[in-house]
Amino acid sequence: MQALPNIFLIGPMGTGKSTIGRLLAAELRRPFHDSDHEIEHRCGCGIPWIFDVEGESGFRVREAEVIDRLTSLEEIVLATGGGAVTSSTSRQYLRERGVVVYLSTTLEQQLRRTARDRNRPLLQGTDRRERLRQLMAEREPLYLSTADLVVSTDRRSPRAVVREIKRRVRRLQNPLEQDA
Ligand SMILES: Nc1ncnc2c1ncn2[C@@H]1O[C@H](COP(=O)(O)OP(=O)(O)O)[C@@H](O)[C@H]1O
Ligand SMILES: O=C(O)C1=C[C@@H](OP(=O)(O)O)[C@@H](O)[C@H](O)C1
Ligand SMILES: [Mg+2]
Repeated sequence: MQALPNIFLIGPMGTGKSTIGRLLAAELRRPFHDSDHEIEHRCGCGIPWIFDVEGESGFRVREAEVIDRLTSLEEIVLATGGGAVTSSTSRQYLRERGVVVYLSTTLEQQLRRTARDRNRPLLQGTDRRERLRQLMAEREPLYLSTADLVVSTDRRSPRAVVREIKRRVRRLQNPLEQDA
């Protein structure tokens, strides 16, 4: 069977990119990277600190650098942050260097899954529903134009989502392969 290419997960906050990416990498026995964790690791500080001190634009510069570095690796699974696709250079690297999977879900699920979070500055001190809706309106065309596959994570366990990603990436690699 052909080796699977890099798999890059994109999509809005709370769709499960970090959770599903880690699980998918473990199942495929591949290195897992999360661009948010890498940004924090390099900086030695948290994402809220970066937004406070450098603003969102400072965070985006760091994010684009990290996406360039991580997408240059091979045979990895990468979970990106929800806003990574706002950089045209990052979109290009994602498309050129692996299979891009857009994880989607409903606004209600996003609200539930980010309810107790304090680590996503764009959702602090604001009407989260309105904010998530607005971000989705701005970014959905970018998710769709960057993705090779769209996979829903709504009302499905991370394990079920991982199964679907594996199956559909394999099918994309070899359209004639039958499902097991
Ligand atoms: N398929 C799923 N079903 C239910 N909860 C999920 C699912 N995927 C992720 N979660 C939960 O949602 C929250 C956000 O997930 P996370 O992986 O951080 O999303 P993202 O990286 O896309 O922002 C976490 O608490 C996680 O446990
Ligand atoms: O949508 C965004 O702009 C962001 C999403 C976050 O990642 P997750 O999508 O993993 O929550 C993180 O990168 C940062 O808070 C900004
Ligand atoms: Mg994440």
